[in-house]
Amino acid sequence: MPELQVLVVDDEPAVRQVMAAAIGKAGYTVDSAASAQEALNRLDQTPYDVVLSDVFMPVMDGIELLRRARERGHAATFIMVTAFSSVDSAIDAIKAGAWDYITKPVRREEIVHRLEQIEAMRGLREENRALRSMVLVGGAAGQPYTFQAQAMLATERLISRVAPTDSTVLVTGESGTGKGVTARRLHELSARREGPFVPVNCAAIPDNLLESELFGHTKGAFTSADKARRGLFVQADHGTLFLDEIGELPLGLQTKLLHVLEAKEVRPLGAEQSRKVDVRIVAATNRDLPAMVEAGTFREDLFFRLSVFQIPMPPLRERRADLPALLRHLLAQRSQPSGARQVLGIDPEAEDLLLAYAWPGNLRQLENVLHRAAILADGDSITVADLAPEVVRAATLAGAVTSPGAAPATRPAEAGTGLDVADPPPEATLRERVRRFEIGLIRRAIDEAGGDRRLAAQRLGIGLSSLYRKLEEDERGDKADRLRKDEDDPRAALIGERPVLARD
Ligand SMILES: Nc1ncnc2c1ncn2[C@@H]1O[C@H](COP(=O)(O)OP(=O)(O)OP(=O)(O)O)[C@@H](O)[C@H]1O
Repeated sequence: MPELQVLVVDDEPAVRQVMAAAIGKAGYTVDSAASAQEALNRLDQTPYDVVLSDVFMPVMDGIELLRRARERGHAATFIMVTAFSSVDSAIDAIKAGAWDYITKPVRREEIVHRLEQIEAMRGLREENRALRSMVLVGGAAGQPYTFQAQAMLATERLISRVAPTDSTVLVTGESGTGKGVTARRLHELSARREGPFVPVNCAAIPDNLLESELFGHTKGAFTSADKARRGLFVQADHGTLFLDEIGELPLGLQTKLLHVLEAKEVRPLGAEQSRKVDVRIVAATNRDLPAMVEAGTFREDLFFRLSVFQIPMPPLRERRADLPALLRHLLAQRSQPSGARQVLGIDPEAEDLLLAYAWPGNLRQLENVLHRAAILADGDSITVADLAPEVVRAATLAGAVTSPGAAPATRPAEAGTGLDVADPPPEATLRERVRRFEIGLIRRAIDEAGGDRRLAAQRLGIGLSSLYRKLEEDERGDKADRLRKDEDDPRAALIGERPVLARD
């Protein structure tokens, strides 16, 4: 199915019409402009993929059009059309950055052939982009562990059944249960696996930018739009768009999203025309969407549209049967990529505490606790002293630990607060101490809100995107700290390189 949006530019109405008709008949979306100036105006409005332009036109010729289009940041591929006698000027156009030229009289098959070539080229570019993002995400997340616990077998069955279909999927579950990992697996087990997987965290992008991030915009559509942008829907064409934290989507955008899902087309902000897209949607949330529908904060029709097929991710506490094997899997994953010191085992006492803990933060918390413990461990085994305070504290409260190994959990500054601020390094600056204190408050508020980050942000009186930014900054800072301690770890060089958002 052809996907290019083409602009034909020619001052002769008959030529313009014939070319536009041929392109339209081949199934491409096509517009036309009678002058170079009109073409520039249209390019400012719509992110065309291809411009097919006559070279000789009064006032502004095709080469000048190309030059000005590039100056304005338009990336459209240019094909020049010229009389046979003036091939020299076409060659000038190529030097100025045109992709190719064709001579008049123009044959329909020749135009279509060129457009097919451009389409194939574009496909390759998208594939490369998808591969690049796969390497980044795969590298960060490692190989997923396949759960065998009873609660998870039903989930695994749902995943394998729905993945090969094109059905929209809603993945629900507490924070850290692996909703993002499941979304990626759905993509990789589908026929779209060669296409792009584009994740977007609806809560992490400020409301006023979300619309243009998702649907794109034309140049000048708003004050800071200094060039046109395709948007994540178009970027995910022929692939999967993962709308994480869908419960945070503002009502106005819910209406627009519903329209895109129904019409399967997007209209960038400021554009006059819509563009067809072929995107599979996987959405995820840790919110209670039916309750939000009741409360009028989530559109019922969008909820029904998204929840055609739901996959509930069980919390870690319901997959306990797999915990011992999962601990080993995560430790093995951790030691592989860096080649850093390997921690091979876990002391039985430490393992008992890990197995007994409730894991309110699910897999993410488990990963973090293991990561920290593996760095702190002196020998080749993790001991109770290496475990995070909250794990030891829980065991202490339950009476499982009475030994001095529990000391880190009972430091007065931490007791009862859950804040990891008792012992900042002596060289820590005031700013660093404040940051640690702040992040401790944020994490505690999230815990107290049962993982609901929006509620936590509300209670703290800060915006949701600020809350996400601070968590991300902290994760980056933490990771840098940890890797600095692990001097040989080559990942230290990669800090800050992991993208927060998929970008054009
Ligand atoms: N099956 C799995 N095997 C190994 N690690 C996993 C698995 N599932 C999740 N994880 C790890 O747990 C962490 C949380 O996973 P993920 O981000 O997918 O959860 P989530 O439910 O989307 O979280 P949130 O709601 O907070 O965005 C990630 O670091 C991920 O690598």
